[in-house]
Amino acid sequence: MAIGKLIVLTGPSGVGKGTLLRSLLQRHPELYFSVSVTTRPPRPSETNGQHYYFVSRAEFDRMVLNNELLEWAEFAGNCYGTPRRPVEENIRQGRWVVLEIELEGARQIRQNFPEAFQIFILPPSLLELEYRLRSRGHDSEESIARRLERAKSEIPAAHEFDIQVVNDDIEKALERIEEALFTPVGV
Ligand SMILES: Nc1nc2c(ncn2[C@@H]2O[C@H](COP(=O)(O)OP(=O)(O)O)[C@@H](O)[C@H]2O)c(=O)[nH]1
Ligand SMILES: Nc1ncnc2c1ncn2[C@@H]1O[C@H](COP(=O)(O)OP(=O)(O)O)[C@@H](O)[C@H]1O
Repeated sequence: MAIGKLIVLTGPSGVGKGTLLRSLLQRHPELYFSVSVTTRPPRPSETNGQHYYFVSRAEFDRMVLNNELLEWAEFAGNCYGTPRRPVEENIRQGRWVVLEIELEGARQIRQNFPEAFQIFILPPSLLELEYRLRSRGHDSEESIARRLERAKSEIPAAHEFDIQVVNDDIEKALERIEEALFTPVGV
């Protein structure tokens, strides 16, 4: 049976990963989105089990100790991780599995799954990134500042990835991702 593949989508917070992913999943319902666990409290728009599994720090630590996470990292004061079992099962069944994760987690995946296809989403500028974080209206000033600081250290790592996509015009960014994922090798 065909073995599926792993696709990693990374980029600074606020760059538009979630927005791009939503469209990608709508256009390609055969893709399987891996729902992460996090200790971050849910935002009003988020549903447990759909956007994240929201867990306590004790539960997160238990999952780490039991080796239930494929990768995990701390980000802006909270922990985030990828549950191992659903990813491994879906890949075994031949599906393409998409992880939307930050840089440290993407590096762990690269170590353990060198065949994963890794995409880095870049903002048109830092100023635009700040604008997007603010206009999204989810985060406190402190959280925005932490995300921007983290972005400054993440962006220089873009070259480590298979492709870099600037999310300026959303439709163009999507087409670039689709082209990279769905163009047969050798074409
Ligand atoms: N390493 C890792 N990072 C994750 C995971 N899930 C989400 N993230 C990343 O954690 C960061 C913060 O996510 P979140 O609090 O939802 O904020 P947002 O991405 O700015 O909306 C983002 O860069 C996510 O891509 C995960 O399972 N593992
Ligand atoms: N190409 C784009 N142009 C303008 N705004 C965008 C674009 N892509 C996303 N956004 C907006 O930027 C904000 C952050 O996007 P989001 O998908 O939440 O980012 P991330 O998941 O990377 O943190 C949202 O308000 C979203 O509507």
